[in-house]
Amino acid sequence: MTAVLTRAAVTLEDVVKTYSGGVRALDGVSLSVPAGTFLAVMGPSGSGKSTLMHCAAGLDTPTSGKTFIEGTEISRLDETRRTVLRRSRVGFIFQQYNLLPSLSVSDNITLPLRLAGTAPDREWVRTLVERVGLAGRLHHRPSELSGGQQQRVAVARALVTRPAVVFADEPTGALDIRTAREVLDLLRTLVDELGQTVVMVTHDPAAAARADLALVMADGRIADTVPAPTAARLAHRLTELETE
Ligand SMILES: Nc1ncnc2c1ncn2[C@@H]1O[C@H](COP(=O)(O)OP(=O)(O)OP(=O)(O)O)[C@@H](O)[C@H]1O
Repeated sequence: MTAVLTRAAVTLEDVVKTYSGGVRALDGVSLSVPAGTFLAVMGPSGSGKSTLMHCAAGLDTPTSGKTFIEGTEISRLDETRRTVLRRSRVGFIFQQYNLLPSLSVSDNITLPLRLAGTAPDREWVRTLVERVGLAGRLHHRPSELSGGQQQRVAVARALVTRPAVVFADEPTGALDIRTAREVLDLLRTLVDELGQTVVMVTHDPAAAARADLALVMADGRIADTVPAPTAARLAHRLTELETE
């Protein structure tokens, strides 16, 4: 048996996704994201970023190819098992926070545990609440918080099940520059200090430059893999792809 030296949190093997109408949104994508990596996914509009994220996270199934979360082949699970695995092993952060307005901050954060049928680890919840700086806001409703605070609630919610990977879809897209930087600082800290794996789709080269590695998608394929990306290099590459 071959020893696995680096544990992959997310793996894609030759993933193709074709939508009805014949659009080949993913055209044979292979990818391995080692645990503890902060990966950014960039690319022009329509290049396949969201499709990649949805297939990798088990929100959608590939037309062909395989996807794995921590070695479990999620693409071959039926809908029910996929949902169970997703609820326990995958966290999500969205551009518009997607908090439930009628629930308190505290109940929003622990909601994934209730959905997964898992008892809260109070110590872990307390650690997360402190990390995201919301200890004084636990009984507030989302509407009583700023956008940046709401996104920090969403970050805590995404981590509450101790997922193998957090998928963040334009997590700073609705925030001003300073607040966006705070949320990116938070994601960076979670990767550096807790070893969390994060996959972030973003249009913003400055946001992607906070990642360890950036993928640049074009026409459903990985056009570039950029380690230690800089905003200038990514912006230049995107401009090239958008004008090709
Ligand atoms: N449900 C769908 N049905 C048909 N075509 C789709 C569907 N979802 C996406 N597509 C097509 O697949 C391709 C890739 O779309 P995708 O949303 O993954 O791109 P993206 O890079 O995330 O774009 P954006 O940056 O604009 O969000 C596009 O041509 C898109 O029109």
